[in-house]
Amino acid sequence: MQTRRHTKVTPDWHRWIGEALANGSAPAELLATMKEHQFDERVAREAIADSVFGGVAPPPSGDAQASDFVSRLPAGHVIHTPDRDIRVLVRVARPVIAVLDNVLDAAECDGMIALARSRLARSAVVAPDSGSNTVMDIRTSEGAYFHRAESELVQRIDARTAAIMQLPEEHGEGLQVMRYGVGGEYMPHYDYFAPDQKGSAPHIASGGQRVSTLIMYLDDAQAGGETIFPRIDFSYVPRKGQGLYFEYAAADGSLDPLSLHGGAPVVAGEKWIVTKWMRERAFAG
Ligand SMILES: O=C(O)CCC(=O)C(=O)O
Ligand SMILES: [Fe+2]
Repeated sequence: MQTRRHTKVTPDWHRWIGEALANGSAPAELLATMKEHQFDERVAREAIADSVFGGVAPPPSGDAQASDFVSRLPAGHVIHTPDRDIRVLVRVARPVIAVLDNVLDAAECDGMIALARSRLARSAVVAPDSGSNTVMDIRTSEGAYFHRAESELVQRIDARTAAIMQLPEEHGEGLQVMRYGVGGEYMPHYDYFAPDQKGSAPHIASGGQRVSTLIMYLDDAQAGGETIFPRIDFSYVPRKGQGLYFEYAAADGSLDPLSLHGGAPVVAGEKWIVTKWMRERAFAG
């Protein structure tokens, strides 16, 4: 039997979400409870994400604000980097998004997966249980961090991503590889540090705010695993070697709430990505 799903989250439910998170419940548990209570899944996810990351002001209306978010990417069909020309496949004006073809070649994708596999295996032995952290609980994936320029392949990707993102390499955080198995997901979130949250201050103190992200897909996902932007109903289907670029900080420091995004659950196969985040200033990566 088809039941109608709730598409509005009442103040009581908002309060319940806030209290459950404060009491240490994982976002995934909250989502399961809300689905049992016939909430539309997308509505429930958004309410939980807003609570985890701090509510956002409604997206500003009017052209004056929209025009503040101007892409750093050069105009045209091709972005030139020192070792490769990259084609732009899709552009979105707001939030600023670009889909880029052939950011990495197949050997580079396979190389990053191989490097990450050995690191994931090692870190599982050294730190079998890093404990629960509300923010991390929304990301059911495994990650491997690579310091800037720590190997020839990492250096090459650091240099190429900096050229694409139009910022010096020193503004980049180290590359982060993530692997999602079936059911793995990353609930909608902002990549910028929420200015009104105490936990953001130490991050912002070194290197400043995050300004842009380039996600590179190391494999085709068999089913599911799209990168989604729920506020604009945009979804990108992972394709090996392609990049998804987006920006969220205007020159005056205002942040774009339309950049809310996440990784949809993987339905079949594995999803592998490597992400580069750029900061306002040089960052000790
Ligand atoms: O897995 C995805 O598609 C999204 C990843 C993401 O949001 C991130 O790395 O910040
Ligand atoms: Fe993200």
